Amino acid sequence: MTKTIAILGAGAWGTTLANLARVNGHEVRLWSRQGDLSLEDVVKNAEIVLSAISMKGVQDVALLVKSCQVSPHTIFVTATKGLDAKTTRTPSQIWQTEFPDHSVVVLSGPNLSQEISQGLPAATVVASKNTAAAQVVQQIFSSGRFRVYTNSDPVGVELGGTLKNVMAIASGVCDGLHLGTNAKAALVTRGLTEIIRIGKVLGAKTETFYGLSGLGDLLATCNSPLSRNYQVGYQLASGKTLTEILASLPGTAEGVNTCQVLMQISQQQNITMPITEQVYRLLETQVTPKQALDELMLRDTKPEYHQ
Ligand SMILES: NC(=O)C1=CN([C@@H]2O[C@H](COP(=O)(O)OP(=O)(O)OC[C@H]3O[C@@H](n4cnc5c(N)ncnc54)[C@H](OP(=O)(O)O)[C@@H]3O)[C@@H](O)[C@H]2O)C=CC1
Ligand SMILES: O=C(CO)COP(=O)(O)O
Repeated sequence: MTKTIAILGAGAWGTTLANLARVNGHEVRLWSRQGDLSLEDVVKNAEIVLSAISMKGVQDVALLVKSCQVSPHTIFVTATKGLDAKTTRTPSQIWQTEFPDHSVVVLSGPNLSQEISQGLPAATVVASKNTAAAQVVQQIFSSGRFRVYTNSDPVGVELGGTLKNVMAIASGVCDGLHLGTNAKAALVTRGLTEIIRIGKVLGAKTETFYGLSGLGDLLATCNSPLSRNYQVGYQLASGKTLTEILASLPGTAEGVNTCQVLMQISQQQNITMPITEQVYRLLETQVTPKQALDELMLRDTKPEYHQ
């Protein structure tokens, strides 16, 4: 059945998702700050409101939407991968707080938008506490080129997509320093352990991180030069400053902000996050890429545990 869908954020991801829904015959209205359509007109009577806004704009946009007329049955979908710098909340937590009586669905997976725009096959996950709402969103986006799975752990799905961005920065550094395949495998595997450790504290289920939105997105983002987060790390390893890199980066690298928020959480809650800590210190120019590597390699010896 044809749905009316408002997509907020006309960047790389919002545009790609809009095209996927249009190809399936849905009526899509795309909103951005630069566009001609008003937010009021875009969200009016929309059955789905999907946000692909960068993390830094989510809270403000959610408040703007709240001031518009939204149908009581509207399902909110969030595709942002980040954490709020002020409150440390996830995007779905922000949308749910502002719209407590609506269903909120998280859409996240190994989804490099450039590949999807080219028509290459991909899979993703839609997660919600409300299974029926997740199934509606699954039908909207599913096609022979885009396979959509449902999941009932929205926070886990959301955190998989968010936390891997910090590991993608670390992986870019690893490749930029030409440390080899063994080093990369060790980094990504220990990265997953670190993601699970913090994810569990933040309320996610461990098994979710072994799925598409966790391990799947970690593999995609840590291995692709198309990833902006990976690019940040790769270019830091080549000696560029973060300011230079961000100035020429196409779009948003959420891992930079996420890393700062994670350091805040790890200090408050006393969680060991060695890779995140070294990425943070690198971004803050407290260590060089080579020093960050040495810090990780020379940590105390210990048994291999996975959580
Ligand atoms: N690109 C990808 O492959 C994927 C991206 N994502 C996630 O989707 C999100 C968006 O990424 P992407 O589309 O690539 O990023 P882009 O930088 O291409 O687009 C970001 C969008 O957010 C909007 N925006 C930013 N700040 C604000 C604000 N304060 N108020 C209103 N709108 C704002 C921008 O609007 P304006 O144009 O007006 O600045 C733009 O429409 C990120 O969280 C990213 O992690 C998830 C999966 C895949
Ligand atoms: O989330 C993504 C792929 O799943 C996009 O990664 P980047 O934001 O690093 O480009």
